[in-house]
This record gives sequence, structure tokens and C-alpha cells, in this order.
Amino acid sequence: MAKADRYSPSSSPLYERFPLKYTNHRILDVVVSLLLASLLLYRLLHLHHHGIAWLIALSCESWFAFFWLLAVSTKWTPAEFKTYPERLSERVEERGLPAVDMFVTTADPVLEPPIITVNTVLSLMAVDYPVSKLACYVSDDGCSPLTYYSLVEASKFARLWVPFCKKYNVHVRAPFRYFSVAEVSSGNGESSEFRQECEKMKEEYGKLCCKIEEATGKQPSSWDVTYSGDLAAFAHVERRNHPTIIKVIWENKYDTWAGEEGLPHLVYISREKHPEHPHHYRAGAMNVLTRVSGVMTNAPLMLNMDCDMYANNPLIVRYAMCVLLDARREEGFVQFPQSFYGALKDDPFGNQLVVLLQFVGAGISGIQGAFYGGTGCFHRRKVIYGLCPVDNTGKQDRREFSEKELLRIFGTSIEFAESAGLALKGHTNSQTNTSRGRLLDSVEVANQVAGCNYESSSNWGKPNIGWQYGSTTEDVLTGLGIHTRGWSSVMCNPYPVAFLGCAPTGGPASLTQQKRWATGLLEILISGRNPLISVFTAKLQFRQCLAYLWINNNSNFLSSAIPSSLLIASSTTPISSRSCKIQESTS
Ligand SMILES: O=c1ccn([C@@H]2O[C@H](COP(=O)(O)OP(=O)(O)O[C@H]3O[C@H](CO)[C@@H](O)[C@H](O)[C@H]3O)[C@@H](O)[C@H]2O)c(=O)[nH]1
Repeated sequence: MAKADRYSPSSSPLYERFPLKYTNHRILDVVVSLLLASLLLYRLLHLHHHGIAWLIALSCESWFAFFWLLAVSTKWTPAEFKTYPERLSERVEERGLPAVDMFVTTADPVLEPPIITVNTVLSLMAVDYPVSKLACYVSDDGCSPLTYYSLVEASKFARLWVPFCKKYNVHVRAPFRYFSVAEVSSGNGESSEFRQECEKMKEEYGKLCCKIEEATGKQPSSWDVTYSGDLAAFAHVERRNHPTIIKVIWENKYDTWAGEEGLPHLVYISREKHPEHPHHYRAGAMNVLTRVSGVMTNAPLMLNMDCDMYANNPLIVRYAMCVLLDARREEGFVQFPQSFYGALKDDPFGNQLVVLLQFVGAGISGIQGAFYGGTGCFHRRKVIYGLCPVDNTGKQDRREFSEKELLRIFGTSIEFAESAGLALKGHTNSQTNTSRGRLLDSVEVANQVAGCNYESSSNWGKPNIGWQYGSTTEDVLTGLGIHTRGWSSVMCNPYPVAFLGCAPTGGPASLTQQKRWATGLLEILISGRNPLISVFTAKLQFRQCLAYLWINNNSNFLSSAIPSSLLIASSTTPISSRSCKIQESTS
């Protein structure tokens, strides 16, 4: 097939949508709905005989019936998407693939040990995608020299690890998981050479862990690297009050197309913090990552990850490309499900999100598309910059902005405004390293756009621009904003699962997490960005709105149901979470 017709919709599709037939579920849903309706009718007809007790019962049952209808509507037309990464090479040459900026956020070196972040970064640096198209940015809201030190050491290990993974087609590219099994394997079959190299790699990884562990137990002043050297920027910083620190840990300096050679760029960012400026938690961190990457590499696509989720499937970027390069319909974002390792038996606290992913996830896929789940998601940069999709007449909202407008919307950096203008026109870099030394040259501008004052006279965090402020579940709010503008999204669920992370393992920890999600969702419900309003004033589909209302109700229900179930079970489960404490620790 000629590469020229790579985006032709007539050629075999890169992904397909299959409606699912859950006939039995539907029958059951209808029966329960009828039973509920008859119960409500019965209550209503006999209300005058029973007084206040029945009135209370009627209101509770009506609320339940409403909640039930939301759930039925959300699940009614389930669908799933199938992607064909093997067809990508027929459509687009390797060097024609778009560049991707990958973001990892971390906030606390104690609750999120750097070795976890290091594994996430290593798994991303080793994905099966042209190296010169990738850049990895790590945002550290903890401003921790330990995290920085660990990443520097990890980049040294990556020079061995990434070629090893590619040479032997290793399936799991986060070393802590790869070496956790008794029998490690190669995708290319066993050989004595593989065994030898694998042993060496295990030894090197052991050394990396030891270095990080040793550093964790020591004061930075006694590390190999001291504050006076590479770590000078961290001297005397307070976690909540410090200037921006940006370090280019690794720059892939190939001037020309280097295919699989080398490593992707690796950049460390600790944005400026000041007690008088709100930092907006993860949403603030994501906006800084977006701006810094905008002036450094400006890739048209962005992947975002929590630091505790690693890439479990090395082909993830290619799976996402199947959706994002397909010409039939421009999707706003591609979400991969959140899956977790180390689950408790029978998942007593529902942390594996099984119902949410299998039933509700499939249901939402059949409406306007997956919710944005905060991690494991590929966004188009132009969508995050506020662009609307092509409308029914084939027109997209204007892409041309004057420099003045760009500066008003995106802040005072001329360099960033230029890069945003290009992104909105779709003219972003196809390759992340277009010229030697580009990253180092842009550190000064990157420092400017990462400052805590930068957003003050701009639209960042306001409706349509960047990650949205105003809710602790910035992911749902940001995804809702994108759907509200009329974009659809896709849930991509490859095998093996794309990303794996760790979930809270204790009841109280789960409760805190659920409570935070419930609070965030409630903040959305009572704000001007309530999905019900968007149905009438914007392009949110009605059933998608009901799905957003369902997730809101569901989360609030869970946050109140978990303590009850704990009381009933007299649970003595210990508190064992990191994630639930992060928002508290960074506030
Ligand atoms: O001020 C902050 C707070 C958090 N984080 C990072 O944000 C991520 C998620 O935070 P966490 O406290 O672990 O929240 P969870 O409830 O586990 O995360 C889920 O819920 C969040 C809120 O809806 C989403 O942002 C996440 O992507 C989603 O995985 C982690 O990598 C943190 O390091 C920051 O970078 N800065």
C-alpha cells in the first residue's frame, strides 16, 4: 500500500468500535426498573394511610430509583474498541510517526518512594516507539534532591536497560516487576547470551536500588553528589517555598533520524512554589509540564502518568496511535484503563475498579467516550489548548490567533505563545529533537513558564485551557471540559494491560481516597461546570451527562458505604497507603 494514502479512511481501519450485546443484563435491568416503578407507585397510592414514615421511605426509594436509572442509561449501549497496531506500518513510516511528550508526576519522596518513580520512568523510556519522538518530563512537587538524584542514577541505568529490553523484546519494562518473577523471559526465546546479559542487568538494577536506598537513609550532604555540585539548586530549599528547578538529565542529541538508537530526553522539573500562590495540586503540576514541554519539545501528543503506574505493555504508544492517527474521526483523547498489581483477595474495598472498568467503562464507550482517568491517557496538545472539534459542516473553530490573543490566553512568554500557536494550527514538531542542544537552550524560558506567577494573568486552569482548577478530581473536570466542547474519546484496552499501578490496600486508605474523589466530584456538581448545564449550553451529550451524574453519585455512595461496611466487618485492616496522603502532604 502506498504510504501516501496513509490516512485514507477507505483502507483497513487502525481501530474499530464493536457494540457489545449484554442481552441478559438488559433484561435484568428492565425487570428491576419495572419492579422499582411498581414499588414507587404502590408507595404513592398508599401514602395517605401511612404518613411521614412512608414519605421518608418514598423519598429514599425515589433517590435510589433515580440512581438506578442513571446506571442503566450509562450501561445501556456498551461498546469496545479494538486497535490494530500491526497495521500502523502500512499507513505511516516510522519517521512519520508523531512525537509524544510523556509526563510523570510525583509529589512526596516518602509516600511515593523514588524507586517507584524511577521504575515508571524506565518503563516509559523503554517503550517500543522511535526514541527521537519521545521525551519524558518528571514533575516533582516534593522538590526532593533524592528524587532528582534517583532519576540521574536511573538515566545511567537506562543506557543499559533500554537497549537490553529492545534487543530481547522484553515484555515487562519496569525492572522491579521484571525481576520480581523467578524465571525472567525474553520475547525472542531463551539463549545463553540472554541469560548472561539478564544476570548483568539484574546486578546493575540491584546496584541502582542500593544507591537509592543508601541515599534515602542519609542526609544529601553525605551523598556521592553534594549540594555544591549537581545538587546546588536544592540547597536550602523549602518544599513549599522555592524557585523553579529544571534539569535536563538526558538529552538525545541525534541531529537526524536515529530510529531506535539512544534514549528519549529526560527532564526534571520542580515548579516554583510560594505560600501566597495556590499551586492547584496535580492540575497545577500538569499545566507546568504542558508549558515546559511546549517550549522544549512541543510534541502534538501528551501522555500523562501517576508516578506509581508503569507501562506494562511496551506497545502502548502504538496502540494509542491507532486511534489518534485514524482519519475517520478525530478523537479528543485515548484513555487506557487503570489496572493494579498486588490486589487483595476478592478485592474487598473495590480498589480494582472492576465494575467501573468492565461495565460502566464499556457503557460510556458506547456514548461519547471514556472519562479521563488522570493517568494512562494520551491527549492532543491542541485539545488541551482549548480547540474544538470539526463540526457537522466540516469546519473546525478558528486555529489562527493573533500574538496578542495568544499572550492573553497563555501568559506572557512570547516563546510559549509561538509554540501554542503552532500547536493550535497542528504544526508541532514531528520529532522532539529537531536541533542539537535545543533543550538546554530553552531552560531559561522553561523556568519562566514554570514560575508560580506565570498563570496570574492568563487563562490556565480556567474553562477550556489546560488542566482545570476547582476540583480535587482535576481529571474528571478536565475530561468533562473536553467532552463539553464536543470531543469524543476512546477507551483502549489492549492485552497485556497497558499500565499497572498500586492501589491502597487498606480500608481506611481506600476510604480517604474515595472521600477525596467524592469531594472532587461534588465540587464539580455544585460549580458552574455541572454537566447538566453543559447539555443545554454546550455539546455534552445527554446520556454522557447522565454518566457523569452516575459517577458522582456512585462515588458519594461508596464514600459513605465503606465506613458502614467496615463497622459491620469490624475491620482491623491497618492503614497502608501512600496515595491517600499525598494531597494532604502537599497542601
Ligand atoms: O500536589 C500534588 C498532588 C499529587 N500529585 C501527583 O498526582 C498523582 C495522583 O495523586 P494521588 O494522590 O496518588 O491520587 P490518586 O487518588 O491515587 O489518583 C487518582 O485520582 C487523582 C484525582 O482524581 C488523579 O489525578 C490521578 O491521576 C488518579 O490516578 C500522583 O502521581 C501524585 O504524585 C502531584 O503531582 N502534586
